[in-house]
Amino acid sequence: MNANVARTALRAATRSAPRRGAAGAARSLSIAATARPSLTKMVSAAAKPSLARGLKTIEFTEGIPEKVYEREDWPLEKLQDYFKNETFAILGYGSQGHGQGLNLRDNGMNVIVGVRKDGASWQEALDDGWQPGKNLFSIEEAAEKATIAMLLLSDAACAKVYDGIKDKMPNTHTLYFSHGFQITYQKETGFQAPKDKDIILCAPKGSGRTVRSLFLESRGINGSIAVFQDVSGNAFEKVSAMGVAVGCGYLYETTFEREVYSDLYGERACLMGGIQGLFKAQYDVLRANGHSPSEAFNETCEEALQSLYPLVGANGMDYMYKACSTTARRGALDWAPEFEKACKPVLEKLYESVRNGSETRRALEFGNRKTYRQDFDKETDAIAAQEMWKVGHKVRALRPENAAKGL
Ligand SMILES: NC(=O)C1=CN([C@@H]2O[C@H](COP(=O)(O)OP(=O)(O)OC[C@H]3O[C@@H](n4cnc5c(N)ncnc54)[C@H](OP(=O)(O)O)[C@@H]3O)[C@@H](O)[C@H]2O)C=CC1
Ligand SMILES: CC[C@](O)(C(C)=O)C(=O)O
Ligand SMILES: [Mg+2]
Ligand SMILES: [Mg+2]
Repeated sequence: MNANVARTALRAATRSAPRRGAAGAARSLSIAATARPSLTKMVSAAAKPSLARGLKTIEFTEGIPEKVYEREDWPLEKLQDYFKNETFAILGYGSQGHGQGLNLRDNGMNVIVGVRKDGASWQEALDDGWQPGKNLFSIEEAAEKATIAMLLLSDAACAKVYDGIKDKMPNTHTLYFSHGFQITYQKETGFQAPKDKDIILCAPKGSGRTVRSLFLESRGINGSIAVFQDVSGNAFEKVSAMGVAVGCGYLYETTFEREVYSDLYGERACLMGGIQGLFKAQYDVLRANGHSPSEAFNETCEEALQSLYPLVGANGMDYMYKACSTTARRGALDWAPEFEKACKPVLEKLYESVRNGSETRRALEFGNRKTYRQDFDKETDAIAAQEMWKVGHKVRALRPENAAKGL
């Protein structure tokens, strides 16, 4: 391919990327399968007849088969029929309660919300249109009505709250989680798993806000699904249907343990903790070497988030590299292994801290403080008060689309 053809192809791919929804994602899966057979070789389809179209075993890396479920297997009518006798009770209305609850409601499911009446979430549920006495209740009242109880409380509060309601759930046949936390770390959380219910997990791989926004764009977030206890014999079918009902596009099979280990690890590293640490270190070195605040911010955060990372998201790291200059590519290729070497020991230490329960004990200790919300606010306010993010606030306001709105 000559350089002009490559550039045209690159531009066409960039233009089409934002329009990809679930159907687009499905297309790209099959395109990838055609182009790179060794990466996404389909080795078999379908264990259960009812999931024959939906379940795929895919080798994302040759020799390691993984199970993936597709939204296409659960068209809305089928989903509504499958769950017609169920009452989904969302217990806790944080980011996930909001995203999953509203998506279930818009998908025509019989869904109610249970939150404590004196808490912040009650008001948020009211703001989202849940109506007291109709589909908004106290946690105890909602639990009593639930056939499928969705434990979307904070991980720190969940075991204690469940302990208080577990004997008053006459209709509940299924406990649903969005995290493997309670079950995997039962010793630390004290969660008492009932023996008579299906225990399933669907963990959207992203913020509840995105669970909602992608659903509204007719797209779908990736979700991890797992079954810890299958009393009914239908737990896998049920959790794959639920994953679709709450707004996921593709569902990747895992276990409770693998979900929680990878989740706690990822959010502390590349997803949240790691980027704040790397951005701040880079910004501070630029400032210490005499660069202006706006230059340091533009070169660290704004360019990453507005220009380069979206290219990685759309088409991969190699694509982003190819979209940058020869000079940038040379340096990035040379320095990437240095960063890998420097970060790896920190990441190994972090994984061990997740595996041995230290991160869990820390989350429980902190999350159970009466003042956890105010304490969090103090720390996140301190990040907002860092020079880098104060500068960011002003730089963002100057983005043409914001400046025009007077933000
Ligand atoms: N945030 C996310 O996007 C993701 C979260 N998850 C998982 O989903 C689950 C829910 O997380 P998330 O939506 O973030 O919610 P949060 O962790 O922010 O928890 C908030 C909810 O817990 C309630 N709560 C806290 N303490 C108590 C208590 N003592 N008694 C009663 N209710 C209490 C709050 O009610 P109140 O307002 O009354 O205090 C609020 O409704 C977790 O397992 C999490 O790990 C999974 C994927 C992504
Ligand atoms: C990355 C953080 C997360 O795991 C998530 C949004 O997926 C969470 O716990 O909020
Ligand atoms: Mg998490
Ligand atoms: Mg997560």
